[in-house]
Amino acid sequence: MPRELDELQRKEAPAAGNLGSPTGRPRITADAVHKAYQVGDDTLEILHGVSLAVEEGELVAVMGPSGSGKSTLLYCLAGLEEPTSGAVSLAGKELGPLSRADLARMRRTSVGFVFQSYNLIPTLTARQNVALPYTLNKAKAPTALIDQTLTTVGLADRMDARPPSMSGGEQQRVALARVLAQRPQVLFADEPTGALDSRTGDVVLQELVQIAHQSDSCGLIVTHDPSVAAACDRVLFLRDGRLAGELTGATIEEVSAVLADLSQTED
Ligand SMILES: Nc1ncnc2c1ncn2[C@@H]1O[C@H](COP(=O)(O)OP(=O)(O)OP(=O)(O)O)[C@@H](O)[C@H]1O
Repeated sequence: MPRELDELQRKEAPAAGNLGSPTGRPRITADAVHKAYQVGDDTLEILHGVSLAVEEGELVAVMGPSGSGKSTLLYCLAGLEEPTSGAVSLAGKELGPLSRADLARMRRTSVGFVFQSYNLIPTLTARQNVALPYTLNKAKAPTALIDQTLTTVGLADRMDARPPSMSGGEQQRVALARVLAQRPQVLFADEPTGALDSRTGDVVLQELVQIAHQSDSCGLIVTHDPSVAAACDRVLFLRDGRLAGELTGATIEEVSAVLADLSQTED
């Protein structure tokens, strides 16, 4: 029998530290989200009724063994995949009833995504790629903020380079800069520091923490890295498409211990 992870892993948040100040106002909510994929004649049930809330000013990590459904959950929460059943709300708006156009507008204006695949436009420079969300919204791009963000992620001398001439890590940093410069209200990231050296990874992580901690913002990160998760306010653990535990204000060691436990108790 698996141990009662929930009970074991909940602990009081420390009184101080790098925590944001969640306001009690949820910005991301999932209510009994199920997701199944049809593969030939088979129905693959990936998410089995996940419910969660991420509050304003909070950065939450989602961890779990490979194949436990972390990315699928993130795509459902971000409105990129439609849950088979259940409801998702972002910034107080339920996604299900939104038209495609309204959903696209919401994603463009309020939601930032940092993906494993970078989705950069190869013919545009780094600077133009970072300005793209503004261009698409027919808004004036804040050039000083864009240059400052590219500098923050270590690309001060690569602003006019185009993706095909950049390394994988550099491309990932452009994609990150694009999200950071957008100052999104709701931030989603899938392995945001995976291809970065540890120094740049730390800088990027601090930027993500800072954005999520702004009032009116929040963030959710999928990661395999206990040090990334420990920098978040809260860690949710997924196993076989179900929430299997939660830590608040955790250390790297505490996160690693729960992960090891989850891997051992996998079916
Ligand atoms: N479009 C799809 N069609 C069919 N199966 C899918 C699809 N997308 C994901 N899956 C399956 O859903 C399961 C969960 O995948 P998901 O990528 O969400 O897991 P994960 O926890 O993020 O894994 P990892 O840590 O390895 O990235 C996997 O078995 C995967 O093969």
